[in-house]
Amino acid sequence: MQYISTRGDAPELAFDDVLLAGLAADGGLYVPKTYPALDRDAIAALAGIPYADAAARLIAPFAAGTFPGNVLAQATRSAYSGFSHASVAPLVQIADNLFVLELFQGPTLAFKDLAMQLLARLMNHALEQRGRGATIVGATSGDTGAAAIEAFRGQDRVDVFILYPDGRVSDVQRRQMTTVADSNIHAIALKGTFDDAQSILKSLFRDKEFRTGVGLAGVNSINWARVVAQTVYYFTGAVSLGAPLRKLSFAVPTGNFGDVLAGYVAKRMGLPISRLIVATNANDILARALATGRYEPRGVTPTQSPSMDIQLSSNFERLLFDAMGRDPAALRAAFAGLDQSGGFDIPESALRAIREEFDARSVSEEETTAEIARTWRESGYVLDPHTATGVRAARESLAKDPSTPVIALATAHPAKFPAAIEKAIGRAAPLPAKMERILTAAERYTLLDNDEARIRSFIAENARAKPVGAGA
Ligand SMILES: Cc1ncc(COP(=O)(O)O)c(C=O)c1O
Ligand SMILES: N[C@@H](CCOP(=O)(O)O)C(=O)O
Repeated sequence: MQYISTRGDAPELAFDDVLLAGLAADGGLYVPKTYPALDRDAIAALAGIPYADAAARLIAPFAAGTFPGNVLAQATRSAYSGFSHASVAPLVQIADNLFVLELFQGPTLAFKDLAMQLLARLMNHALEQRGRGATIVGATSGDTGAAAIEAFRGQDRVDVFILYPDGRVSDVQRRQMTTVADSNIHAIALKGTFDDAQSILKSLFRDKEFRTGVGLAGVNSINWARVVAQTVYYFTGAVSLGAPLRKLSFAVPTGNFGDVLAGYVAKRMGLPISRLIVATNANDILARALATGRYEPRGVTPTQSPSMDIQLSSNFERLLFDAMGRDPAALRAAFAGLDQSGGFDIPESALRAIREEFDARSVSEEETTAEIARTWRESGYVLDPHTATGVRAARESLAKDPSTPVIALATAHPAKFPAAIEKAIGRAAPLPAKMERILTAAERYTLLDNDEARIRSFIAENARAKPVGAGA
């Protein structure tokens, strides 16, 4: 399986090189040349097998020719062995035809663990084989950073630098990142937004000298391996509700568009998904884009679902690439419009293609609080505020089409956002006992201006792993 850049001007790479490359050298995102297809028997055969084995089966065609089957199987087993629930991503029914898929059973209580635990193992294997190290730089609005730090802490081959927007993540999220003592971990509080952090990250990737000099690698959903690992729970969730014989929809709390893109990829691979329902908070660029056809960021509004406080949804580029007939020149022109005039119009045919598969709904702060309260009242289940946006959008979909079940992705544990939960139901959800130490442990982080040059020099000064060879 070979991978190409959405911008059309970077070398084609194999899976292991894509894994280490992060952003393509031309500033684009890597996508597979074709999506592997699974027939109905292969999908049905996923029923009842351990999550780790389903992951190894589903990821194998993407990794063909790079990671042998036994290495992949070992990596998935090890990655999911530390999850709190035996089924890794359990499904819970909260109303008629409405289910939540709990993706927060991993070590940092958010869906990011499902991909990150595996990514760390695969990256280590690839680095070991090359006899080199890497410098991982990540941008986070709260959860990717914690998951990456947990997955890579204490490892010899990698240094990890995580940029998070100062004052714009929850206390639990911040403490997950800043109370880790391992010397290969560097939490950077950026005086800016997540979008600023992601823009600096992409710019560092475009700087060839820096990229090759420090062996830059990425763990955001820029990295195709993240997206692939996230397709797995769409399959396991759907199969446990009767797929491929039964069609269903997914409601996905969305920010950087990685998670819902994974659903789109699962559908391309053959999973019968009816609708992919994009739920946003007040940062509603995706809902506006689908409604009006204009992709145009506005300033970021802080909300009680901070991990979705994102305007520039990186992975929307991958969807647009497909919707525009995989024409890199047209895609480059669209993104030039974004740089030059602050937005672009999605071509009519592409918009039609996107609307055929996706719905989008922006959920207000009041609606989010009301949804947490309603679900608690009616089913005794506590939603985190991100998941609540998805459940709210799911209920609207069910009102229109009550016979198609909807799975809402539960992307974080409610204990990560105690203020939002307390406001909605009058009491906070407790942190699991094993995590209580972060509430009192000493914090370690560096506060830096929203200044690319300063970030670059901080990383260069502190990067410990010195790569022998250049990156991609
Ligand atoms: C808890 C939570 N929910 C939803 C999202 C949005 O996911 P994505 O950025 O993949 O759209 C994030 C951030 O990624 C998150 O941390
Ligand atoms: N919501 C994310 C933002 C980064 O998204 P990613 O999926 O591209 O890593 C976060 O919590 O950090």
